[in-house]
Amino acid sequence: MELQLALDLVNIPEAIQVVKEVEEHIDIVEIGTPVVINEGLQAVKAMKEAFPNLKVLADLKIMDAAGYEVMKASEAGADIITILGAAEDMSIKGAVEEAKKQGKKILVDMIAVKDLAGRAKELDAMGVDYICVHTGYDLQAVGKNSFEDLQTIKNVVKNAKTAIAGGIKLDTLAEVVKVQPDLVIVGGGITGQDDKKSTAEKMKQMMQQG
Ligand SMILES: O=C(CO)[C@H](O)[C@H](O)COP(=O)(O)O
Repeated sequence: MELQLALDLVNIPEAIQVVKEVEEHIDIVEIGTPVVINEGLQAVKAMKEAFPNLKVLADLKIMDAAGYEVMKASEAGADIITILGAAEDMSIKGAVEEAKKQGKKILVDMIAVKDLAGRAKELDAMGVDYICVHTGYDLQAVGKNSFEDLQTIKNVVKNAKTAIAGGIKLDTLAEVVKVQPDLVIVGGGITGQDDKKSTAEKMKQMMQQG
């Protein structure tokens, strides 16, 4: 089980500083959508240059022009690129094809997908690398999470890795680990803590014991 640190509300120097603190306890560092909007793919490039041994995920949440956007993120150094599960099949297939060409991976974000099981099955058949249930900030604000959704996709996904994101904290991690996703994505649960290093360390330990 891998741990991904999501960085959403920082600039490039702040992002690099946070990763320096937790580097040894995480597997993947995510350049979040707001960071890409503010700083562009330069943020991906800077992170990969600063931490060549970490996998870098570019959270582009692609909806169209998928092959082109995967190519640009790959050129910037991203190892994993996100596309939305709600995108057209043509876009998903374009993303997978380009990622394969570039030696990169595609993570599908299932945010706002209503028929989770049905769409996860289709995406799995299209050869995506990860399928991720996700409760975004706007639904977290009204008390929602994706813990049950994780089991829903685990029941149908046969080839892709499964992932979960959205408001996961140290005190809710056990519930997530029980369902055995391949990847756990944590943003505020680490970046919002005074001691980020020890929080990441404890999370990684729980996942290893899981
Ligand atoms: O993609 C995102 C928001 O759209 C976040 O990166 C993801 O939700 C993880 O962050 P947090 O743990 O703070 O919810």
